[in-house]
Amino acid sequence: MLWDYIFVGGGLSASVVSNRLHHFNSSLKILVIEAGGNANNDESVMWPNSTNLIGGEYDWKYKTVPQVALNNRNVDLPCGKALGGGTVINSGGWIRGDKYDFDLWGDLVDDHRWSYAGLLPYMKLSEDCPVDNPKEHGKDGPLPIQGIISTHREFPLRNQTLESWEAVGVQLLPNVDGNAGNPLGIGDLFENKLKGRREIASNNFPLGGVTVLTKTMVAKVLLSTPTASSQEPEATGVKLANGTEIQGKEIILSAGAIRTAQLLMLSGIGPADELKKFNIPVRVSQPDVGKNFQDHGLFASLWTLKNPSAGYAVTSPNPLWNLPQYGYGTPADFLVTTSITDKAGLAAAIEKDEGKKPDPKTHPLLKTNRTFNEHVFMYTGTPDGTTVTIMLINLLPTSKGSVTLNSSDINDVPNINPNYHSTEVDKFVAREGMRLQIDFLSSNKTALGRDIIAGELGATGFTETFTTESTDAYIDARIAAGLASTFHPMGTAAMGKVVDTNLRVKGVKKLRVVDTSVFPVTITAHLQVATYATAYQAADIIYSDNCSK
Ligand SMILES: Cc1cc2nc3c(=O)[nH]c(=O)nc-3n(C[C@H](O)[C@H](O)[C@H](O)COP(=O)(O)OP(=O)(O)OC[C@H]3O[C@@H](n4cnc5c(N)ncnc54)[C@H](O)[C@@H]3O)c2cc1C
Repeated sequence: MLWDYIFVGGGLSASVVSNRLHHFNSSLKILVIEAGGNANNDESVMWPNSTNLIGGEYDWKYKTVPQVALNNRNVDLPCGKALGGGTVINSGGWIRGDKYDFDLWGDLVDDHRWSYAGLLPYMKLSEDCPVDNPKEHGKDGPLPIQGIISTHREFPLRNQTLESWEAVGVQLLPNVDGNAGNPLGIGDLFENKLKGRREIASNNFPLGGVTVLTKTMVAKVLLSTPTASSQEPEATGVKLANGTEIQGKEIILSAGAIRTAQLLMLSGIGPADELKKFNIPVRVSQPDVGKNFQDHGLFASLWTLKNPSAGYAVTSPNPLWNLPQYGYGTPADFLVTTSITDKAGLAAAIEKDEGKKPDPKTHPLLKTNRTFNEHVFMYTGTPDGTTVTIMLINLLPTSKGSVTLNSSDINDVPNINPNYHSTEVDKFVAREGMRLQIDFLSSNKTALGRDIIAGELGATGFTETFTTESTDAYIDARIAAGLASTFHPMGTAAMGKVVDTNLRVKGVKKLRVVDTSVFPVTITAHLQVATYATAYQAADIIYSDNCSK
């Protein structure tokens, strides 16, 4: 059999692209090869309280290499291992991000299909969104989106939370909507769920008519040998880990930012020095494969309630928590996104990293109010119901890491190095975010600080807790000890460097990448929305490329 398209990895991106290609032409012979199983009807992953998610059978359970700036800790980096990929175990947060990032992407690759205006039609096509704003939102897409407002969840501290955010200078967004291009402010928390039920990409983009192999690992892409008339190799198929070879007219790598980079390198496409270490013949020298790797760091802290018997925590006996809608998703009133207010401090951190004073008019981190931090105040905490949690997510890391090989065998997990907080800017941004949270939860300025929160619980190994008096050194130490992953690997086959704007791997015919590897700029949001939109657009590009031949 000669397949028209072979997808390597059957995750979020492959589900969308293969479904769309089949929709365009049902006679296409499409094969999706997925290393994990099929969880489409597995009730053990369907609900927010499921226990088969992170650490379960559909998680690769990756760990990073020791992170130098985080006390050399190996950080857990779960990734979906199933048809539907990350959507089988993810939290479902539906967060579009900042128009600015997409415009930067479009400008960087000089192709405005990848700008916000270029991707917006696909963002709208994918969603069935409760917000009435046809300019920004779709209502007919395959992915149902629920918000806190649309599911009628009125959490017990909603008013105090809103008032407290406003008291520390964060504004409520128009329509409480952070998914309309400008996320900076207080927005509703949207989730890709239907009354709490998980939406798996391979269910919402059904794969009927597409042939799917699960529990099958691809080891590498097969490339033609160069001839006198053509030096540029062509992808002709894939080799499975069990040695079987399968032939295809076009191969699409959608194995996620970690494995796609590994597969490219194992196929002889990557940095020559890296391939030579493992005696892999260099077919196409591509120095940027595996570089530019990024993830968002996440830091959570627990805060003790003054009066736990008031029933604010999910695990308290408050009967509110037994109403069905309160089990639909993340128990939080808002998703709050902030920039940096101390621009002089940011400029000083940039100067330390870059060795020269940045020009505030032209420097990409200073010339406009970028999205830097996300804050989610949640009604969950310790099981005894005495605490609540706040998460800080650093959405615009300037640290860059890498994915490099550990061996020439696909079964060996590559070296995963997000290089968290290796820059002064990242440390500065985390500090500013943490100080804002401390003010929000424990200062006299806010309703929460005055009436609700007694103080921070603290962390193992520290005698102090977070207070408005905390020093930079203390905040840095806490973050180094506690920073975790947000599970957003991206950037290892960046557009403009490794792939062109039609997602074709440079220097190889008939080989493309469609997944979060291709993001050439940091997407300052959880990655689903951008990934769905990228995959939608990819399907249009691939189909029209091949139709026009
Ligand atoms: C725990 C967790 C929580 C998350 N929460 C959110 C959230 O709330 N909101 C949000 O927007 N995003 C979230 N994400 C991120 C989001 O799910 C991912 O960004 C997205 O799934 C990436 O899509 P992808 O197509 O690039 O890769 P994936 O969806 O990861 O798909 C890659 C697929 O390739 C397969 N594969 C890999 N190697 C091979 C091989 N050699 N052979 C065959 N198959 C292979 C994998 O098993 C996987 O199924 C979360 C992710 C995780 C893991």
